[in-house]
Amino acid sequence: MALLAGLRVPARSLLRAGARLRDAALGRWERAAGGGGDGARSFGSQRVLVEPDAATGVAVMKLWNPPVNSLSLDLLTELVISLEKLENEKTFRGIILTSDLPGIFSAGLDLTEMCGRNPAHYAEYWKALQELWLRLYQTHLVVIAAINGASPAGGCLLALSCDYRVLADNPKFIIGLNETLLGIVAPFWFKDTMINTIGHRATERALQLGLLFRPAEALQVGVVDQVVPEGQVQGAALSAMTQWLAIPDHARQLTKSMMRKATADRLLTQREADIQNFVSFLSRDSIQKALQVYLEKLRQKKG
Ligand SMILES: CC/C=C\C/C=C/C(=O)SCCNC(=O)CCNC(=O)[C@H](O)C(C)(C)COP(=O)(O)OP(=O)(O)OC[C@H]1O[C@@H](n2cnc3c(N)ncnc32)[C@H](O)[C@@H]1OP(=O)(O)O
Repeated sequence: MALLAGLRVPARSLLRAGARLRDAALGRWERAAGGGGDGARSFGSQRVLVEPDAATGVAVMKLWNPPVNSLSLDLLTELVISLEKLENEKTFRGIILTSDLPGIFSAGLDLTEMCGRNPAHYAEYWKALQELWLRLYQTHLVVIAAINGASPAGGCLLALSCDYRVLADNPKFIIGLNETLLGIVAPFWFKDTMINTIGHRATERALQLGLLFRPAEALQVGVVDQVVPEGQVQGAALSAMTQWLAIPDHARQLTKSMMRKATADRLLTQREADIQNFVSFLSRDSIQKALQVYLEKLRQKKG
């Protein structure tokens, strides 16, 4: 609870009120006189703010979907659109992906999109997630994750899909694919993305146990490439970007494609079957029950 003008107001209500205020101010993103150092203007959507710097060719992309940047259908769609827009601008060579919410990078898939909905909704949701992953994983741009908060499950997938990861050093900023803890199974392309980052054995252990790593462990296992003090994460990501952008684009891009194509193709060749799997898995009573219990636990955490 927070005290506001003598009234006891749940902190969450304040956050939501803040969210509404910010929604109302959205036009400012379009109008802003440029996060861009070279006259480039900030742009974005309701949940994704893009601050492009035409001088460096780097855009900072910030997630803003309160309270926890869960990957709702809307956020997934807006991310794909923002990414596509930057890919189509010849000026841009790199993206720093980060969060505009304190303490949270992304809470992963939005559990409310996966509970108590109909099969058509599950299919639409899963297709949107596939779309985002395929685009992010294969983009010709350099993408560096500046992970400034907790990053479980789908949040970890987002980070793993980038080219380089910098994590802020705070024991609350856990990262990992914890699906088994929810009684669900990380899809094969989540698993493949992690294997490509930390190897088979470390992934098997992390996935079976649903491990959520604290910064030092995440660095040790290779889930992230760098851990820096809080407050330095974006600067460190920009420094790393300089190194990545020093490489000739064509050589780096072809190498990225060579390294990632087989993994992406594996999903591309069975996209529809993967959607059907997800829908039938999620439609099971036992899975719905497990997710509802988990969501309820999250909601009661503060109570
Ligand atoms: C078939 C297989 C398919 C897919 C694979 C699945 C992948 C996934 O990504 S599943 C989602 C997994 N995510 C998690 O397990 C994270 C759950 N959340 C948390 O652990 C914490 O919320 C946090 C560490 C991310 C943040 O903690 P904190 O700051 O203390 O916030 P709260 O826990 O109090 O949460 C605030 C508010 O947000 C709701 N919420 C949290 N996570 C989600 C989510 N993933 N989807 C939807 N909603 C979420 C939480 O219930 C609270 O809601 P209320 O304000 O209504 O109480």
